[in-house]
Amino acid sequence: MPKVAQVIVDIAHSQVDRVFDYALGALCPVPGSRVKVPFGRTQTEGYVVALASETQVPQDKLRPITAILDDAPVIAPALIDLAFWMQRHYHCLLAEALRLMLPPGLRGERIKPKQALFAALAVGEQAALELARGLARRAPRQAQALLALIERGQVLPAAALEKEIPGAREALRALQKKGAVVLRQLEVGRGAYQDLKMEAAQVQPQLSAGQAGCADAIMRGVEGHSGVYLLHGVTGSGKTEVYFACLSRVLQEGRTAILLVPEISLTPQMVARFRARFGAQAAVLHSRLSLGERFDEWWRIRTGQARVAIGARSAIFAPVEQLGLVIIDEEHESSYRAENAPRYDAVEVAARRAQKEGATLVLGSATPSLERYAAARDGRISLLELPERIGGRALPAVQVADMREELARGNRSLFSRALAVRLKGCMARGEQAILFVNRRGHSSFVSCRSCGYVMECPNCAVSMSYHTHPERMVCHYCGHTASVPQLCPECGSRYIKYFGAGTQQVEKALREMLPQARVLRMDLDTTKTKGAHVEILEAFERGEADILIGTQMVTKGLDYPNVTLVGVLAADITLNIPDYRSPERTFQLITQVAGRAGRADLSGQVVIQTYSPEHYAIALAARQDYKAFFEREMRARKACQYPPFAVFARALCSAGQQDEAMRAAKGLQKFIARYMQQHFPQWEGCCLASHVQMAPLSKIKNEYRAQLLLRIAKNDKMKYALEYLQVAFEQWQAQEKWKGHAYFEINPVNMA
Ligand SMILES: Nc1ncnc2c1ncn2[C@@H]1O[C@H](COP(=O)(O)OP(=O)(O)OP(=O)(O)O)[C@@H](O)[C@H]1O
Ligand SMILES: [Zn+2]
Ligand SMILES: [Zn+2]
Repeated sequence: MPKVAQVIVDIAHSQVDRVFDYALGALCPVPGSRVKVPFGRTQTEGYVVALASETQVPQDKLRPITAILDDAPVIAPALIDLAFWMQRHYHCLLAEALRLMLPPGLRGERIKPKQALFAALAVGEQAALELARGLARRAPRQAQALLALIERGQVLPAAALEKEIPGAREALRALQKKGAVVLRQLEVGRGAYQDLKMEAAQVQPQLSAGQAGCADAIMRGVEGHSGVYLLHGVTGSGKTEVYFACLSRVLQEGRTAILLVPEISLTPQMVARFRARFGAQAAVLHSRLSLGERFDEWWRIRTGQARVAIGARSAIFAPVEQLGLVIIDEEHESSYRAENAPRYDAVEVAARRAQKEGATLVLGSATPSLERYAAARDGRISLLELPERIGGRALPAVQVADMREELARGNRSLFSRALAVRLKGCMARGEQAILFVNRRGHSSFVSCRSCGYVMECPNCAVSMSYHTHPERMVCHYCGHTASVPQLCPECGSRYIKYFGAGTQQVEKALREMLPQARVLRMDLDTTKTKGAHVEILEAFERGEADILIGTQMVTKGLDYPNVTLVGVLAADITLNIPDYRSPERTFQLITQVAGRAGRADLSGQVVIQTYSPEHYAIALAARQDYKAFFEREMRARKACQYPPFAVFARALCSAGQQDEAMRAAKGLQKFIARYMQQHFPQWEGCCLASHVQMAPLSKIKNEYRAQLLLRIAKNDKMKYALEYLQVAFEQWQAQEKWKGHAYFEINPVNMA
């Protein structure tokens, strides 16, 4: 008999981030449920992670649980296991990891769920089946109710059963008396999706031979409860249909699935297709839904009413059971990595979850990350390929416009002649165009064409961004504003200009060139309100505009048959970001946005405007030649010993004074060297480089940022080296009692 509950208290602090034992007394919480417990002099909430019959805590010190907060577990056992893994793997707090797995809004009772009666089996399926057989004649409703519970293997709302089987409530009470069923008052949703149409019988295209081959391979993995696949398919090759085919087959087998997309608000088409296809079985996890709606979706998954979930990064924690398949679309996107604590990588978490729960993982992309493609080529994961577009359609024809030449020929406008001509042609034919405005971050900065002066924020080491409404310079890191200079403060020149023209300037220039064109703009400014993304994209889809201008937001997954022209403005801007992944990101961006053109019957054209047409990332993106880019970039990475041939680890130390930050980073460097020498003799063979320098973004909000950058060789000792490094960093923090901020990151998401 369990006497003790092992509890994690919901306090995110390293000193209490462990399991505490509490006496059960008369209470009997289920693992995964929340409890109220005495803690120090107060009461706090916690999660029961396990029950035990013994404890090391002496009897007189063992305090009892105060109350049980949930009848049913809110966190599934598999997810508790995952939280422990995250604590070890990401050195995050257990409480932080568990918070990702809780129903939205449940912490601290911010929302009050409605209550309803739910039923679940209290006996094993076999026993239930026998009982149902025995009852079939005498009490057909009880038998039917039992069968429904067996079939769906989950908790079901009594009201839903009542609809299917009139009189189900009494039948359930009778079954409860027999000990076959438990009935509980549980929390329910407010019916945001109750009117969800059952459109599961929607038309599904016949898969092409290539698609069918990929789907079959994936399903063999699913049947074998294992496998990691990289699905590399060019833009418009029909990867989404492969996903959907696999998802429905997984559902048919009675298992569940998760589909991750980079940013759910940017993929309304995908969500609509998904809803139409999976009807009430589908749950959409979306941060822009209201708290109540989010809770409802979560709850539908938790109770097994919905068995396939779509969502961004955090949907990997969807509380599904009997997981069969996880699909990650556009796996190369950096949004799968959390930039705040707990800093997890959803692809890694998915791999771990899939492995532990016997599920298959599929990573899809037209431009896979180098590391993933290398893994596939080395046979560490399975490679599936869709080298052609659906229906044998051609990839769009690409022209590169050299903007230096344009300027030399006296063209000072934002549009090359090639792009201008094609835009006009596109309009004349009544087709649509997308203009992608590549920008560094989200800024368009002001610089002097005579002396090269760039207007920077006085508090941060970044250029300030030009805004038109109202006309001001704004720092996107600290919010500092200034007026727009008319003369260069350095040299007095009048030729001070906005460089890397923003979407607003492109729109203005476009309206001047093509006054009759109907233009939509999608950027940070136009998408502030809830639902704005969807409205803009849907209006464009309905043909209410001819040209869609947008930032990185328009590069993802859009599939509009009438789009025949894509223009890329300032293709090289992202090349100049000080990060070893800049060529890779530039290649991905251009290839993805080019892939939006000519996806249906009309053929597509792309114009790429650049100041560095000779750069391989641009030249190869123009050819949409992933493999050539992969080879070229791998050679470059190998020559420099960059990932995937090594791993970066970075400690960032920030302080009010530059020398203070540098001193801290240097102190840490010495500490690590000494620590590793003492504890990890193989360190010398592992550490390829150790530099201290100011970070590329050397100042944010008047805090100077110095970094220690370590490069670790990829060998069999790497895992230990990284573990020791992490410990060394934690020890340094504990001993140094340094007042500034420091954080340590393996494989930094961005190197700025
Ligand atoms: N088997 C098929 N038969 C007919 N049409 C199909 C088939 N498969 C996909 N399509 C259509 O082809 C278009 C491209 O497919 P889809 O959006 O799945 O491609 P994708 O590979 O996911 O593209 P991207 O990576 O560029 O976003 C869609 O309009 C889709 O409806
Ligand atoms: Zn100047
Ligand atoms: Zn600033």
